[in-house]
Amino acid sequence: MFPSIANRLNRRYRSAVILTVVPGGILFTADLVRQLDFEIEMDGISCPHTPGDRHNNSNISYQQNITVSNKDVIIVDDAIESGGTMSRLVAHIAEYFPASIAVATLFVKPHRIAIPTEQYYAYETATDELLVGYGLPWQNKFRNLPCVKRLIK
Ligand SMILES: O=P(O)(O)OC[C@H]1O[C@H](OP(=O)(O)OP(=O)(O)O)[C@H](O)[C@@H]1O
Ligand code: HPA
Repeated sequence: MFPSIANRLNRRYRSAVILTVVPGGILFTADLVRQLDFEIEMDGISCPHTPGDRHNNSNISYQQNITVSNKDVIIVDDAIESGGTMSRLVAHIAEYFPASIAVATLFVKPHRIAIPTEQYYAYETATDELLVGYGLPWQNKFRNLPCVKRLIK
């Protein structure tokens, strides 16, 4: 389904911790990890976000079921819009002394800030318009739509 991302990750890694940004990144993670041929461990992190909010200051909740110290970490989420959430998550995980941090997302949007880390994404959208489905919510609904649709209010 996402051969470009999976192939690049398969070439790059021998093992990694897949750190899913929950709940939005769960569906993408589920499909992505089944295309990875290296050894993975899995954990979760969350930083609840309101669509359209460019300054997500919500609490970061990191499950920490496994250690990331000296391991390669890939943070997996559905979308990067402003980049604010992912920047904070990368900075947070860096405090746990991983060997490296990369970010893999299904979508990136055009007005995102630069995130100083390896990045893998499947699609760059033409605009910042809101999407729903495949993990992406509108008012916490529609995450379970099996495909991604543009939100028309
Ligand atoms: O780049 P940003 O502007 O910070 O936005 C990105 C965040 O928004 C999405 O969260 P979502 O709206 O799916 O909510 P969730 O965190 O509850 O999954 C996505 O999963 C990121 O976590
Ligand atoms: O397109 C989106 N939809 C829902 N939530 C989001 N958070 C960032 N981008 C989006």
